[in-house]
Amino acid sequence: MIQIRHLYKTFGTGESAVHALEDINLDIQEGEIYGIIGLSGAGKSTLVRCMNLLERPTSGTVIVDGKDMTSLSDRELRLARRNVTMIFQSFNLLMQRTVLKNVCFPMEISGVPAAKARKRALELLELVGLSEKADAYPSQLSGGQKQRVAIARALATDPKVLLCDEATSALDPTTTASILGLLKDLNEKLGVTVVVITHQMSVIEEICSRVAILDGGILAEQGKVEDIFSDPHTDAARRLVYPGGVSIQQYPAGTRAIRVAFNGGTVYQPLIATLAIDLGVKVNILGADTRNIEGKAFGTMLLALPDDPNSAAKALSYIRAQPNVSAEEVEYHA
Ligand SMILES: Nc1ncnc2c1ncn2[C@@H]1O[C@H](COP(=O)(O)OP(=O)(O)OP(=O)(O)O)[C@@H](O)[C@H]1O
Repeated sequence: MIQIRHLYKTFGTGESAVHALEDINLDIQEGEIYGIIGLSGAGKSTLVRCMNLLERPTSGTVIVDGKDMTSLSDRELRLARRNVTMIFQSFNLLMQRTVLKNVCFPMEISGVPAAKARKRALELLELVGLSEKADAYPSQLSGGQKQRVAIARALATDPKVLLCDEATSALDPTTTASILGLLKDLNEKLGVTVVVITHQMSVIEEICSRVAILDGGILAEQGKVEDIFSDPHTDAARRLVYPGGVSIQQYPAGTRAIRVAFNGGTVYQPLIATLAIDLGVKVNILGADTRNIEGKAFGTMLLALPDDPNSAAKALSYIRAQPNVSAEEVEYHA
């Protein structure tokens, strides 16, 4: 649905130039929920704004639904933007208009007759669970309700792609969960492709099937959420996925340690306890950062092996024999 090739975006020139995006290549499939994550300033908003040409790339191509967005005339671009709509952290509702009129707005612009627009707007409000607020004004709504209106408005032109720029960042955790649930629901019901920009790993965990990690304008890593969570390859991915980090550097020279990776077992095995009970071998947990994604365990644990080589070998082979668990010895550099 979206193909991005060799995308660069530079703001300014000369010494003050900011290279916001450098050589970004990515593919987003039709009907998926795709996440783009990165720390503040990583270039997420710039990237998503390049997808509907709110920001014009310095070079490279952005193909959406078979159209090269960079080569469209202004008129063609206005039409194409009905197909790639957007919601924002700050909702951007028209405060002088009722909820219903906000949802009607894009249809008015594109020349849909008033009665038809009203009927469609009411259907959309029902879809987002806000029928009873049709005549309210945005100032009378909670943040979550405002975002529901913004979503209904973004769907008014039957887009194929919905871009969400930090759409839940201003909301509390419960409201965030309900908006993410709504996005997932709309993705399933309408087949709309959803692109989610966020700095929160929990948002990616909740609804995305694939994710790209942006770091300083560069695409550090991309792939299935579960693959990246279980085995992040780049420092940028590790920083985001496991911000607490587990580092052997903090432990004394000579510590014999193993890094245990949980690769999607159905539950967390109480590994350390069973090791002690079954084999009588005690290991220390030096660090752990594990996550539960759709009921499966992912993440890593750093364990210090016992000094006694026999016990250490027993512990290692016991751990390696567990399903969906892998273990590697970690070298310690003083
Ligand atoms: N219009 C602009 N003019 C100059 N520099 C800009 C402009 N827009 C963005 N930048 C710069 O480009 C870089 C990427 O910004 P961008 O807003 O895309 O990052 P982000 O990952 O979305 O960050 P945040 O989560 O803080 O919004 C930053 O260094 C930013 O200062």
